[in-house]
Amino acid sequence: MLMLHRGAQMESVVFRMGILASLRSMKEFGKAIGVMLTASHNKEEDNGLKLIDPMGEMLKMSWEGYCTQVANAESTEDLVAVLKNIVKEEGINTNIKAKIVYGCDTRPTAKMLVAALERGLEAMDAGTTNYGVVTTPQLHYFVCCINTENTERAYGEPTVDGYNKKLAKSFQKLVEHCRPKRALHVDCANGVGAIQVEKLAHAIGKDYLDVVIHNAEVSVENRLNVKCGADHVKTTQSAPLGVPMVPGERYCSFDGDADRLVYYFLDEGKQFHLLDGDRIASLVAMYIRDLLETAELRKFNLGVVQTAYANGSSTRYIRESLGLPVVMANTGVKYLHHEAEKFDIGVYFEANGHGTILFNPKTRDMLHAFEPQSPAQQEAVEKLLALRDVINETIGDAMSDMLVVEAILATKDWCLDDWNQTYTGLPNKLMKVTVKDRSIFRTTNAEQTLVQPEGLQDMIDQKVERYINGRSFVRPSGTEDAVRVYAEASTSDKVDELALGVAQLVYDYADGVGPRP
Ligand SMILES: CC(=O)N[C@H]1[C@@H](OP(=O)(O)O)O[C@H](CO)[C@@H](O)[C@@H]1O
Repeated sequence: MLMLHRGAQMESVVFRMGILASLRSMKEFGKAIGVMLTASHNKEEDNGLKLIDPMGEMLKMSWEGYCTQVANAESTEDLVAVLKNIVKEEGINTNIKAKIVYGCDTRPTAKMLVAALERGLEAMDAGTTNYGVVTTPQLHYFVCCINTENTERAYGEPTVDGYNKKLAKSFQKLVEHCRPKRALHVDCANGVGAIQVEKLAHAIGKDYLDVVIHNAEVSVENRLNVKCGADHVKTTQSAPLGVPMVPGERYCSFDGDADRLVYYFLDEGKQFHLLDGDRIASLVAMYIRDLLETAELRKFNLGVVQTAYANGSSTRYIRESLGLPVVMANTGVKYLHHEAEKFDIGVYFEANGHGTILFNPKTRDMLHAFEPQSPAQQEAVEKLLALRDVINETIGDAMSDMLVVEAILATKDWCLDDWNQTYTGLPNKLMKVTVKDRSIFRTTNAEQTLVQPEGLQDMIDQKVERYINGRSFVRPSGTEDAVRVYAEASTSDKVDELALGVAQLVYDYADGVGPRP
C-alpha cells in the first residue's frame, strides 16, 4: 500500500498512480488492473492507495519500487524521465489500451481522490470501470473475475451481486444440514464493510445466518476505525465502542476496509476472550485436514503460514495436535501469500486477522476431476469445493473469512467458547520503541533474529532465557517509524516485565528517542 499523507501532494500522487496503473495494464497486454483508494491501517487520518495485479493479487514487488519512484519524482521533467524509464525497462507497448477498475472507501476524501485518479487515467486514455464504494477485497475479486472471464479458470461474475451470490450459494452448501447458530454481531468499524455485509447477509438469508450490524456510521467523519474495528479489538483486547457486549453472545469485528477479521465473546464471568487470526488459521486448518481425511485425500500437502507474531501456542497446536506443517514468513500479507502458494492447500493468517486460504491450481483441477468411492467421500469433496468458492483466494477478506468461520462452527456445532478451548494462548505483549534510525535494525530467520545492531540479539537471548515459555523478538516496522518489540511468557506479569526489559535494551542500545520505556 502506498501511504497518502494529507496535504497538497496527495492529489498529485494519485494522479500519477493513474498513469502508472495504466502502464501496468499495458505491460499485461491490456488486462484489468485495480486501484483501490482506501483508509490506511495505521493512521486513521491518512489515505492509502493499492494497485491490484491481474489475478487479483497484490502488486508485484518490482512495481512497488516504481510506485515510490513515480510518487517521489520532484518535477514534471523528473516524472517524465521516470515513466520513460519504466516503459523502456519493462518493454511496454504504449499503443495497447489500458483497462483500470477502481473503488474507494466511505470517507469524504474519496471524491477528491477519485477525481485525481480519473485525470491520470484520462491522460492515458485508459478504459475504466468505477466500482464506487466497495471493500478492498471485493475489488481484488472483481479484477480476478474480469481477467479470467470466459476461461477455464473463470473466478465469477465481476459485480457486487455476483460476489454475494457466489459466497451465499457456497455458504448455504456448507451449512445445509447444520443447526442455525445464534445471531452474529458484526462491528464494521464505521467503514465500507457496513454497506457490503448488509447486502451479503441479505443474499444469504436470515435462516442461514443472522447478522446484526454495529458501527455502520459511514457518513460521520472521523469515526472510521476509531475505538472500534479489528485492529482496536486485537490490540486493546476489549470490546469496540458502540457494541454493548452480553455474555454468551457472538461477536466479530472487521477493520475499516474489511480485510481483517477477529472474533470475541464475554464468558459468564464477563471476561473478554479474543479469537484472532491465529485462532482462525488453526480452526480452518483443522477443518480442511478433517475433510481431506474423510475424502481419503491425504496426499494433498496442507500447510499453515504464520508470522513471528503468531502466538507460540497456536504454532505448537497446529504442528503437534493437528500434525500440520507451519512455515514462518516475514510480516506483511504479501510474504505469507507467496509462502502459502507453495502448498497444495495453504492457509495463511497474520495474528491481526488478515488472511485467506489458497488452493493450488493443480489441487482445484484434481478436486473437480475426483471420482468419489463413497457418499462420505463425495460430501467431503463437495465441501472442499464449496469452501474454495466461499473463500476469497485473491486476498484476506473479512466478509468471506467470516462465512468460513461461521460454516465451520455450524458444522461442528461449536460456540465461541468451544473454539477458544482448542488451546490456551500464551500471554503476550507488543511494544513500540522510537529510535534515531530504525534502518540500522536488520533481521533474519523470518524476522525473529537480529543480525544488526551487532550484539543486541545476544542480550535479548540472555533476558529471554530467564523466563518460562519466554520468547521475544525485535524488528523495524515496515509501516511506521518505530521498532517493534514482541514478547511472550507464561504469565501476564512476566510478559510485561520481559517486553519492557527488551524495549529498554533497544532504547539504550540504539539511541532511543523520547521518554525511555
Ligand atoms: C505487528 C503488526 O501488527 N504489524 C502490522 C503492520 O506492519 P509493521 O511492518 O509491523 O508496521 O502493518 C502491516 C500492514 O497493515 C500488517 O500487515 C502487519 O501485521
